[in-house]
Amino acid sequence: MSDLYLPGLENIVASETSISYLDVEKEEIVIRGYDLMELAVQVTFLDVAVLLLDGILPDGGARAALQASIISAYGLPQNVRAILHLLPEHTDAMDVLRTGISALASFDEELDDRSPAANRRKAIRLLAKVPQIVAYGHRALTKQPFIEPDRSLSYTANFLYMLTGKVPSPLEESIFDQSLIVYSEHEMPNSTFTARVIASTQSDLYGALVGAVSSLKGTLHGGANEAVMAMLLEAGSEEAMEPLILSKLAKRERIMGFGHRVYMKRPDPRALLMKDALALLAAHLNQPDLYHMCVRGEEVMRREKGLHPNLDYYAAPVYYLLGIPISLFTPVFLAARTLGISAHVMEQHANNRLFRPRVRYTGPRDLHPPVVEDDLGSEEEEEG
Ligand SMILES: CC(=O)SCCNC(=O)CCNC(=O)[C@H](O)C(C)(C)COP(=O)(O)OP(=O)(O)OC[C@H]1O[C@@H](n2cnc3c(N)ncnc32)[C@H](O)[C@@H]1OP(=O)(O)O
Ligand SMILES: O=C([O-])CC(=O)C(=O)O
Repeated sequence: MSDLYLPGLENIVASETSISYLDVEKEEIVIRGYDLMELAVQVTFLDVAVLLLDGILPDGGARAALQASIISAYGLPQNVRAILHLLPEHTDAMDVLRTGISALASFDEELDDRSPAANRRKAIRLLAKVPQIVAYGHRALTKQPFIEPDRSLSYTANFLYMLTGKVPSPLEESIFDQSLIVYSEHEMPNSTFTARVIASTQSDLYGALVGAVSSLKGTLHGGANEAVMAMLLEAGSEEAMEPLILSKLAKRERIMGFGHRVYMKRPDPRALLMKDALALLAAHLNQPDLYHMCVRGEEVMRREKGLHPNLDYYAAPVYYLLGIPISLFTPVFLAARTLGISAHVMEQHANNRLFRPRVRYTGPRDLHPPVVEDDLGSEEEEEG
């Protein structure tokens, strides 16, 4: 047995994959051979879906076929809707999503078919339905009427429409689409690792995704985008950013949206893309404040800690300006990441080796339970 132990499995290679790779030296996020940043500005989320699931970028026909399959899978079973309505009002939106995906699993007739073709069909159904669980769950909890999907809109425009109740402008649609692309896949973060570990027992795609939802909820991972927005709202102005960050640092608190296990003290390329998107959106809406606040925060963190923003730092204000409720920022991240996670589960099922690591034991040895007197035995002896 190897004696190598690194807390948090930092820098340990846990899997082989042909899906994606963070080339930190070259500042490139490789997605099946392409640079994620180039994909984000040149193709759509549905193109990236075909790329991740099938390994190739689609032509017009393949893109239209995927769009048609997704649209035909829109709709949530009545019983799943009923379950979401039963949840108490205070339920966290990520817990709503966890429950919704878990309930949906029972309605998928191919749940336990792990063949590549069945897994692909399930991934497409999930791409169609997860955004609806996000939107429907929120409206069920807040007692608002549900917005049914509009099949005349693109996948991305419809998702945003169900979240906000407003058909987005072309710029809003394009920025939201870019955000879904940059959130769609990122090599081996905690949530994807969780999903692969679950899939490695030959468990199903839905179960793996449910595990990933729980992982992504935490503020050290996907939950950071909501925490960033809370910090920006707490500051409320550009001038207040510096004292707020300094006071949090003085209390040794983490500043949400900064730092990254793999990028460490280097920039996250996705954050740069979302920063540009924020500048565009802020100018389009004539609401420049959040952009200036974020830039100030970025300067303070670079000066104080040498840390750069990660994707969540700039995605949060972008989602806020798009009108997405704050409690749905992390569920939207998961909806996009459903794509990458599905690709990873398919890859794990296709070439499986059960994950079962060992430990470095630090507890005591050679203890023995105290010997207890056998009362029954002694009574019997007395009677005899
Ligand atoms: C899309 C995503 O999921 S990206 C991640 C989103 N999460 C966040 O933004 C939460 C805030 N960030 C963090 O907590 C961390 O940077 C993590 C969890 C993302 C990565 O953490 P790790 O790789 O474990 O880094 P680690 O905890 O070892 O930090 C290294 C140093 O940077 C500091 N540091 C790292 N991130 C931060 C931060 N956000 N605020 C303040 N200090 C930080 C640590 O205190 C530590 O400093 P020290 O060496 O003086 O003790
Ligand atoms: O890679 C990570 O550890 C976290 C992250 O940025 C992501 O999941 O997008």
